[in-house]
Amino acid sequence: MAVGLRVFMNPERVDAETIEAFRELPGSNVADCMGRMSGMHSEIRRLSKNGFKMVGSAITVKVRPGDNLMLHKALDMAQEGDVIVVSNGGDRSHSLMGEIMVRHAEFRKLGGIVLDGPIRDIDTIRNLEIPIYATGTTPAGPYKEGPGEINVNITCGGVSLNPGDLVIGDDDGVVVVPREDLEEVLKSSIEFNKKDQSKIVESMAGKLNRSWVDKSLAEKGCEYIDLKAGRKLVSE
Ligand SMILES: O=C([O-])CC(=O)C(=O)O
Repeated sequence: MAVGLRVFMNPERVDAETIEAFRELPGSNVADCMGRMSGMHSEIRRLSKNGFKMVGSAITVKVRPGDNLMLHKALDMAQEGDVIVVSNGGDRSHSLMGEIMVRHAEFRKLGGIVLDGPIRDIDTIRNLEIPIYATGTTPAGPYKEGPGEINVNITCGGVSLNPGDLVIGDDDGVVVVPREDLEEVLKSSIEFNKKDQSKIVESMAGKLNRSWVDKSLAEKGCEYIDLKAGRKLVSE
């Protein structure tokens, strides 16, 4: 096989019911229910219009740094609702897509695109509803020589993912749920979200229980020093 220049076809996809259930949940709650470890880092930011939730099955793309040949192929292969996620070997010097490709993705009703690299044509893309996540912008365009692979394990934004995993994006950023954990994470995220909502209400009313902060500091042996009383050690 041509390792490094391969396209794996027909990956598993997350069912529509699960996708719709996750659409109701903030990505932050979902990430909290996975040990707070499955959120992409903050360099991966939404550069299209805010306020449009992205939830879909991952089509993964590994490109040669700064080259988008395989991303072009993935745009043609992905189905309605799929989210294309691209690893780019850390390159920040060449945009991986611009308005022409984004318009093509929009026309094909893809769920969104997540790039571990920059884009260009931000003047238009910033006003589009299709969720586009990237690390920034540069006018420098991509090469189109390959190699690259579609639907292999990749890392994007510091998170490892496989084709058919669930990708969630909101204004905060992107979270990945491995497909084998979907049921468990959905259940715990719904519970977590309910608790979070009541904490927000309590917080707004000044009724949030803060006792855990002092308890935690006491357990760690934190010292309190009074600056006015000649730097005396005091109890809080
Ligand atoms: O050159 C490319 O492949 C990307 C590009 O500028 C566009 O999509 O507008």
